[in-house]
Amino acid sequence: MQRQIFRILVINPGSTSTKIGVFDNETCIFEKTIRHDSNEIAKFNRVIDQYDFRKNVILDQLDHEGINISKLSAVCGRGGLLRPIEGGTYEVNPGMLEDLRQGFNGEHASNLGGIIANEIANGLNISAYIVDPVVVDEFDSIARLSGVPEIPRKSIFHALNQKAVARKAAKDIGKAYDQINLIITHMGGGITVGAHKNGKVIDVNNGLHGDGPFSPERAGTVPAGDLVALCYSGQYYRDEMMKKLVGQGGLMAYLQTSDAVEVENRIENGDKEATATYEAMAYQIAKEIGSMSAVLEGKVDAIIMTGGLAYGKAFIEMISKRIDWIADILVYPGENELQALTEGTLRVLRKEEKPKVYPT
Ligand SMILES: Nc1ncnc2c1ncn2[C@@H]1O[C@H](COP(=O)(O)OP(=O)(O)O)[C@@H](O)[C@H]1O
Ligand SMILES: CCCC(=O)OP(=O)(O)O
Repeated sequence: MQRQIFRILVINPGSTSTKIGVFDNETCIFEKTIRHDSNEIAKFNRVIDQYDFRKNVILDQLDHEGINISKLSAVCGRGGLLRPIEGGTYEVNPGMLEDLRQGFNGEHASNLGGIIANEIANGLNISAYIVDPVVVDEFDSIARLSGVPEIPRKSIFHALNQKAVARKAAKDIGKAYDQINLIITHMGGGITVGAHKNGKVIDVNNGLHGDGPFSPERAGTVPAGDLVALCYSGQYYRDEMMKKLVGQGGLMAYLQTSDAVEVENRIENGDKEATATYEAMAYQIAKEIGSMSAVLEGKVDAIIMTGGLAYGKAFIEMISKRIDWIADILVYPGENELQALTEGTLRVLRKEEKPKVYPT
């Protein structure tokens, strides 16, 4: 008997890009990364204001490629800042849409994934899903304490790619994911460093507006007292302060670009400020990896580097020289997110798994 072919549109809005793919079962028939100019993104006050812009970018691209969306079996988007939930595939429901629109746990482009997927799916009378959203929470209880009881630490990270890369690395190492310990460093517009202990992410920096290294467009950890003082200085509105942390922080603040390729070009041309800033970002990432090795009590099977920045060989070297004594380093540049969204959707369409119901 011939296997049924499901055609799936997958949508991955990131802070600096929108990635889309069309898959016939596991086979990718079309894939595109649309990089956005940081000035264009900065024009929007809230993520939800980018809805029409990002949706049109996707539909125009599909139209340009001559892809007929009427043949789709399902649409799947990257899941955003919802309530903390376990990993898996969730069918988009009204409560989820409301939380994505509000930004229940904050503002990030991934909030648009489920909303746009739902809009396209509705028009075709098919289902919309999200897989392993950025709020997947597997923290050990010890990791939740911040030092201020009203401010618990949160699990907000590149869950989709960290889980997908973890499974790939486990396969490459020749062991089961739930029998090894990994430190996974995803380096995109945001940067998250997760401690994966026997298949669970027991600690990770909150890569949105929490803590950790600075990134192409985020501040990461900043000295807390000085931050409070700046908030109350009367110089900035709340939204302006948030933009300093997310969107206009990190490389954007120091070098006025979130494009690491441009920074690397400037470094090659002898720009000393670009070199010093890039070195500092690598230094902070290495520090975070070191701290996650303490979380895992030194029992680390491998350190994984992934995301867009992992394409930069010199950058990987800047980090590696500080941490290569901890464990072997495996580099998986880019991400497996489109494939991971597809696989999560296929498990449901093939009835191998029931879709999870988002709690509201
Ligand atoms: N070949 C490359 N070499 C170095 N950096 C790269 C390369 N390709 C992309 N990047 C950088 O990776 C970052 C974006 O990573 P990505 O994982 O695509 O981000 P996001 O999904 O958060 O938008 C940007 O700073 C981009 O300039
Ligand atoms: C909110 C954590 C995920 C994240 O930072 O994604 P991007 O790097 O795609 O912005």
